[in-house]
Amino acid sequence: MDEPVLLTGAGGRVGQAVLEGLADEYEWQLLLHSPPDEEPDHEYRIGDVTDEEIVAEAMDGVGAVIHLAGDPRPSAPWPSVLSNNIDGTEKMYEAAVEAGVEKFVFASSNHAVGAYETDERTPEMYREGDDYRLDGTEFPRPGNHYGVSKAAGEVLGRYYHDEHGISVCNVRIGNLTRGHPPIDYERGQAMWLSYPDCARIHRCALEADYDFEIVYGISDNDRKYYSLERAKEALGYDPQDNSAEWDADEHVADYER
Ligand SMILES: NC(=O)C1=CN([C@@H]2O[C@H](COP(=O)(O)OP(=O)(O)OC[C@H]3O[C@@H](n4cnc5c(N)ncnc54)[C@H](O)[C@@H]3O)[C@@H](O)[C@H]2O)C=CC1
Ligand SMILES: O=C1O[C@H](COP(=O)(O)O)[C@@H](O)[C@H](O)[C@H]1O
Repeated sequence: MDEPVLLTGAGGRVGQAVLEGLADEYEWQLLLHSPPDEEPDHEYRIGDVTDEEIVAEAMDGVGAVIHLAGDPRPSAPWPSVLSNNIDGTEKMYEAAVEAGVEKFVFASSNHAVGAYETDERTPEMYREGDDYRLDGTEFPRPGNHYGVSKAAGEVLGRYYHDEHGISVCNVRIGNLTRGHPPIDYERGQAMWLSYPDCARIHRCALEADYDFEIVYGISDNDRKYYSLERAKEALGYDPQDNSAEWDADEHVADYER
């Protein structure tokens, strides 16, 4: 893969997890929304992903894109996701194919398929031993406008892959938390993505050869309702963390100390 890698949303949580794990492995070109408090260790630009000029400049000479920028709130209102998530992603793809970028990794979400979590299936599907699995071949089924915007981002990738040949990997990210899984939140524990595993799956998405993929980005949790098979098979993802290996009581004690 040619470098540098353009990372949008680099100042956010997922961006920090990616950079903490992979800072030294790639040449990075960061796109930040606003000026950073501290000078980054990498080349960067400030701008909005809906700004065609900024995006075209940022894309110049880039080999791959990890596109994280957007409104991450499950409660985000339609005008925000329409602009930041859908229009921003379209602008990013348009500039990427114009610049001849090889590979585009898109931060999709569990919320693209949130409505599979029906009253009949929950909370059992969040528990160890329940064998219900989504595997990425299912039709999107969002439960909010944010999820709609993530499903739209995946479909934009399908279009730009089919029409322009760019390799596309949609990572349906679960629940990223630093250091430990969410506490007292079964759903969050089932879809936990640790910071190191977040870096791992993005490394795999940069290194693997693929056409168009939809994979789930979670750790290897004992509780899970997302299959990791496609991420393992298509990307070679080998997650190392598991929410079951954290003792919440022990953690709370540590946290409060
Ligand atoms: N954190 C999580 O557990 C999950 C995150 N995701 C997705 O991962 C991506 C990153 O999420 P987080 O890091 O958690 O959010 P975050 O809010 O910490 O980071 C997002 C970054 O994108 C920037 N941004 C927002 N709109 C922008 C725009 N129009 N132009 C340029 N930059 C813009 C923000 O300033 C921020 O730095 C999002 O697309 C989110 O939907 C998906 C599933 C789970
Ligand atoms: O897509 C996202 O999902 C995570 C997990 O969803 P939640 O409903 O369990 O909070 C969320 O924390 C994150 O902000 C969002 O971008």
